[in-house]
Amino acid sequence: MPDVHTDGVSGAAITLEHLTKTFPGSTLPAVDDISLHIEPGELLVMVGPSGSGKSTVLKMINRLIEPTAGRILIADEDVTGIDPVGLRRKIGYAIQSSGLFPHMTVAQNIALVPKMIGWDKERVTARVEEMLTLVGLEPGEYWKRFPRQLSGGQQQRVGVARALAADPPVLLMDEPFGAVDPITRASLQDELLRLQRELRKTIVFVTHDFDEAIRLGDRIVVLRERSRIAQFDTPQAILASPADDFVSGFVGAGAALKRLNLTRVRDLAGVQAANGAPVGRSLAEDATLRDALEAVLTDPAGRAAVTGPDGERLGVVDMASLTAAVHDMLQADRLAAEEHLRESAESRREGAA
Ligand SMILES: Nc1ncnc2c1ncn2[C@@H]1O[C@H](COP(=O)(O)OP(=O)(O)OP(=O)(O)O)[C@@H](O)[C@H]1O
Repeated sequence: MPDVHTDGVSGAAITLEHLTKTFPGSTLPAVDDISLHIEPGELLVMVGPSGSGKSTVLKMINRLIEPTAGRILIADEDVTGIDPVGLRRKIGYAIQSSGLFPHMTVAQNIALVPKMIGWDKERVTARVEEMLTLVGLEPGEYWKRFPRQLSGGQQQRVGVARALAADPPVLLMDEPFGAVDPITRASLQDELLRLQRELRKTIVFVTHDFDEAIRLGDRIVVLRERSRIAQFDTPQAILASPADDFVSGFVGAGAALKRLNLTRVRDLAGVQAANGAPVGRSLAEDATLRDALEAVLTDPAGRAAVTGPDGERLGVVDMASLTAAVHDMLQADRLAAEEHLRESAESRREGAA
């Protein structure tokens, strides 16, 4: 498999073609004819109810499960026929409850795949140090600990470090943050987004939490039973225009509020220039509109200052500017979703012609 390094993207495209799995003894397939193209460097979230076959799809990509039919291409290479052990060294895999080996130290866990593929000792040591730092764990402190001496969130970080250690172009993550409390989960999600901005791997991330999906995904594929695709689109498009009742049920209540998590204050056109009036709360320009709403609602004067990286004041948001911005944003989402639906209906018609 060639490593792809263009425009800072280190990930490789993944294509699933008519991928199907029927387990021995089952009459119905667990995964029934799924086809999907994932762009290099994309973070794709697969979301769907329990039993919809998400984990089975993931495990077919790294051949922990052999497909009954169909094929998988990674960077245009058909990997359905190649040696699964070799393949797995090119695909990082992080799972719920971290999957760390309990009898190995943190460093030994992270070093596993680099050692297996024959890196020399110095390179492995340097890599372990780099990975620990990357996931926010002080190497000196955590190097020799065993997994049981870490918190759940720290174990997940080590799990991610281990999955990334051999610098694979593809990273598969199966509910990696499922077992930690909501606050740790949010910080691990932020951490993953930060890492991904730097690394630009192709990531397939499985969850059954739609909020997690919209927070993380460049695109989301919503699966119904037997991994049939209910909708495959950007978080914005799915929130603005769920394809059917099944997807609406998944999106849940409060789509407009969820949308606030997807926009940063710096992207607001309507931030007023600072006018010298005293403002209590302040917000980083990286804050989400949801953070901005929280700040405005809890500020006695109903206003919050937006500050730049050095603390300089860039502008002020208040309820009126937020309302206007959110209105415009939802309107733009609706138009984009309608346009998109029209385009896909047209291409289906052309395909059928
Ligand atoms: N080894 C197996 N043998 C037989 N059936 C299996 C096997 N593994 C999974 N299945 C079945 O395949 C279906 C899909 O399972 P899978 O674990 O892929 O779902 P999932 O969407 O990941 O679910 P969850 O969110 O609960 O983890 C289920 O009905 C499950 O019972």
